[in-house]
Amino acid sequence: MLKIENVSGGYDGVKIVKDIHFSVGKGEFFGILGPNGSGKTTLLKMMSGLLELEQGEVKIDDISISDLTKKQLAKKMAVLPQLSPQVFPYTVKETVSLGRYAHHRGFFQTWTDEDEDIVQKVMKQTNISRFQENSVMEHSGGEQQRIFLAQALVQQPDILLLDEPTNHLDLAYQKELLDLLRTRAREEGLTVVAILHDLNLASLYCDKILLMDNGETRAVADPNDVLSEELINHVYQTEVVKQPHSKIAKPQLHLLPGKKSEREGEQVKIDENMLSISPERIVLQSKQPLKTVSSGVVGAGAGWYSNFVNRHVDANYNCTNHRQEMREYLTKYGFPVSQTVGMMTAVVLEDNSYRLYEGDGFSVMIVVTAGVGNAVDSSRVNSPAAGPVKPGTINTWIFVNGKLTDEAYIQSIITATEAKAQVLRDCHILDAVTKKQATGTSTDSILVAATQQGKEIDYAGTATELGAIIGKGVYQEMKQSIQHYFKRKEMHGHLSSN
Ligand SMILES: Nc1ncnc2c1ncn2[C@@H]1O[C@H](COP(=O)(O)OP(=O)(O)OP(=O)(O)O)[C@@H](O)[C@H]1O
Repeated sequence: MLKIENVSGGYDGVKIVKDIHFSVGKGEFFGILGPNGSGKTTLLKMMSGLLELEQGEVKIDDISISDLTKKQLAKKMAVLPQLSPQVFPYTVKETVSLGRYAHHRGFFQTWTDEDEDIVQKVMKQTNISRFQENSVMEHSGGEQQRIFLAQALVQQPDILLLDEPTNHLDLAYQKELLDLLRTRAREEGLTVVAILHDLNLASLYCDKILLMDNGETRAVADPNDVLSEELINHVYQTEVVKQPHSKIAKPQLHLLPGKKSEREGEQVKIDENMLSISPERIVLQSKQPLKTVSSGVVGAGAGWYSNFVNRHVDANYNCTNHRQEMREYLTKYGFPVSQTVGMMTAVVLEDNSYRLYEGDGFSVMIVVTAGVGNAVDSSRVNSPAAGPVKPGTINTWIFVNGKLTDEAYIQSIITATEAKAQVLRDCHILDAVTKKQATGTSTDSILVAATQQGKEIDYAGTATELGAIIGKGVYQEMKQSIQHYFKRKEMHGHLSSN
């Protein structure tokens, strides 16, 4: 419905916008991004008819905007410009009501009930009703932004152009404004074209993005394609890292502050001396946070953590509210939950085994606590329904003094799991139900944590040196831990716990 056809132009013969071409469908949310001075506002002014085009055409439903009168254009298109420091001493309601101008036929046409309804409805939506009788001048930048958005919305346009609409708005109002625009777009077919500076907001809300650079088009495409590390690094001349949003299928870009050396911080090497082992818990504390992937009770998934706690609990521990209980436990013993990966095990912690393995330019420390109380064959079928959830049995920690890729994290877990299955095979541990070879126990946990300093290690499959060390190391430490477990069992004649 909105077509920008090879548009060029600028000021006083200086070409600012160069040959821009794109179209926006009805109900689409279209974002314009680009560095300062790249020509975004100039393009928006051309799209709204405020600035003459040197070349090209702007069309709404195949009609050039130059063939529409100002009033005809105002019925189709509203503009929310950048907030001006100059505002007139009207009340909020009077300012919003000015947006109804395009719908009035003559100067002296009276204010209708319909006008009033629309103004009140939009003021409610933009959360400004309560101060409608105040002067606009006495309101903050963020509030004025919402007042002028309301003015544009009461115009009931098909197309809304916005120049940095989230400027001056706090986090909650940014979301509220963009949610409102998206709802209008989806439910009422409003076509939204917005200049945004926040690349991550653009990713969350835009259906399509135009990326401008020096007045030219760098890309017009889906957010996922436009927000590529390569393109953004090039256009903004700054380093960003692209990651998926943790809750929804949208990309997010993270800025990297300062220089690489500053970011890495103080050098740290994880070794045996950093472990503290007591009957209650095994703890490793690092001066620098480690990038960790884990299945801990607390700190699961991917994150940066400095404290690693493997806590002994009774085999009859009540697992119904275990996350909350574990958070309280960690807090009580001085481990901030946001910086800690916490695991539980019913295994007696003195059965642990650990060692630092040296590789070429990197090293790996492996810590295992293992018991085989709930050993199972993961491939077993038609087995009786599992009993109540029991606290973890085999917990494996893999610390890497090196820099891992995402692939290497995942492959580390694969390699460690293969090694675990082999240990259980060699120790002749059977599934209690099927009496077949066990491959693990029912609630095992693992973590892979790396300093992300030093040698870059791309992979951790068994074909690689890191994979070989993890495979061998997990095998050795786990076997040793299981041997401790059996020895203690023999000595006591029975198992006091798991
Ligand atoms: N009224 C004007 N007269 C002359 N030159 C102008 C005028 N307005 C903008 N320019 C110039 O046009 C270029 C692009 O400006 P524009 O405001 O379109 O960029 P922008 O991408 O919107 O920037 P920002 O992100 O900083 O708002 C700049 O070099 C600017 O100095």
